[in-house]
Amino acid sequence: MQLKDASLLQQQLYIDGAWQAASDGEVFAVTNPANDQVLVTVASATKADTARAIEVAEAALPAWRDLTAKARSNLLRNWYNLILENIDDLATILSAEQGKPLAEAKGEILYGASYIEWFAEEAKRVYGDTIPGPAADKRLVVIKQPIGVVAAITPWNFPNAMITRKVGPALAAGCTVVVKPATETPLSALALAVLAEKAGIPKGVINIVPGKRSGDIGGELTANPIVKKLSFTGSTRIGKLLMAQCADTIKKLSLELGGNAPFIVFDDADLDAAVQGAMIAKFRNTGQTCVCANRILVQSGVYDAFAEKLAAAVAAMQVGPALEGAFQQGPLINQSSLNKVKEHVEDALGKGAKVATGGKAHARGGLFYEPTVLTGVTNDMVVAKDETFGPVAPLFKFDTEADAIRLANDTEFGLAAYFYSRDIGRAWRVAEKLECGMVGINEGLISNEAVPFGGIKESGLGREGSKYGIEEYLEIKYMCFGGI
Ligand SMILES: NC(=O)C1=CN([C@@H]2O[C@H](COP(=O)(O)OP(=O)(O)OC[C@H]3O[C@@H](n4cnc5c(N)ncnc54)[C@H](OP(=O)(O)O)[C@@H]3O)[C@@H](O)[C@H]2O)C=CC1
Ligand SMILES: O=C(O)CCCC(=O)O
Repeated sequence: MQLKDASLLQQQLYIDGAWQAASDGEVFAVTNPANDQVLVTVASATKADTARAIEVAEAALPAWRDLTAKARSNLLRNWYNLILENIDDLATILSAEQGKPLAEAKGEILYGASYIEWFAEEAKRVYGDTIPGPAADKRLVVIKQPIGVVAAITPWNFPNAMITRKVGPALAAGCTVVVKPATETPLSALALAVLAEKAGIPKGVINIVPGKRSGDIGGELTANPIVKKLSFTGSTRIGKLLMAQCADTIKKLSLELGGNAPFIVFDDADLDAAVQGAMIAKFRNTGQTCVCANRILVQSGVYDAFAEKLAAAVAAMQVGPALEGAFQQGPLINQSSLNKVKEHVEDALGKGAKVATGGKAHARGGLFYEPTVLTGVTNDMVVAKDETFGPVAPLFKFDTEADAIRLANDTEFGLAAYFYSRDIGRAWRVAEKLECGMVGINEGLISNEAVPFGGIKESGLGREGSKYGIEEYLEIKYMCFGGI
């Protein structure tokens, strides 16, 4: 890996502003999913290391909380500027450990940085309220205060942006943090810490504890009473486990979990726009995002035409290792992800679906899979219920608007949904009836720092980004002044 600034590639825990080995000396290997080669080994935090990081974050809290909002904002702005100055190195590190194409990795660095910039601005806008009350001799006031020490557990699919989307608002609010990045992708997290330190963010405010013993680290983050808030992005299974573990100490929770997003194409859609939207909504990050279209529902009148256009666009995508060319699709993150993709496709084909393009492991071997379009997909197939998290577009057929809504909502998940229609009445009706936190209407890319990202049902709790995102890191205090 060629970097302009080699100091961005760190291999140790970052606690109290110091780089250190794990207390028992354990390390784990970080590999490049494009070729299975070990990039580096990284210190693997223990439960004791995690407990120490939490204590350090607690010690750093009073001074950080007591800075003016403007001072915290300026430090966040410094961090944002440094991230942009180092975009090439950060993207290289990200692509190397995660596999996404370099252009997409640069896009993620900009996207991740946008949360730091946004919350640098929001830090100064944490307003309270005065309430006209029922008694003449009382004055009722509401203020907002930082919740305290925050734990963040983040996934491998966005190794940079899922950290900045949590740490940005936490720091802006006046909280300190302990971050546990995914085992597959700790290097982007550690590089962010290098830049945070350079930006002047005081020691102890951000602590990073990568480690392969995620149960031990997560156990400490959820049981330790010093931690007042957990923000997690990952699978619904682990989200439920962490929620249960947080019950004993009644921590505030943000959970951004799995999805099963429907992408609906109505007969009156602009088909070329719908194909373009589906390419983004389905194949961004090689199909590995929680907002990826998982089920493409196409009305019968345009089914064949849409399938043909989508298959042609998908077949034209280039697949390959991020650091070796300008590809549009990378490898899956690991063997179990690849196995899941294969199982979903085999199950669908076994039950009568047909391959329009792709449908098998890519000739490059390793963790590469051909971008795939399946037709004739029905609700009894595994792809209808389970998040594939890979480059497979299954096309379901429906007849009426009511059928589309029923099918779309027939899932325990409720994160994102998309639909294409040129009928304004239908656009309002369908958008209101879809059971989810976010809807793309004639749009396949809905994420940005200014909007509330999050889901309902088993897709999670809380919102990230936007003016709402900082509220997750604040407590409300009501004060009653009597005897006026
Ligand atoms: N909502 C989303 O964006 C994401 C959804 N997913 C979905 O989940 C599936 C599985 O992906 P996977 O990576 O296994 O997701 P996980 O939920 O297992 O991992 C997400 C994060 O949680 C950590 N973690 C895992 N187990 C524990 C634990 N017991 N206590 C504390 N932290 C823990 C992981 O650490 P470690 O890496 O060390 O295991 C990682 O940092 C995907 O195929 C996809 O369907 C996955 C990632 C993101
Ligand atoms: O959980 C994910 O998949 C990451 C969020 C994707 C996005 O921000 O668009």
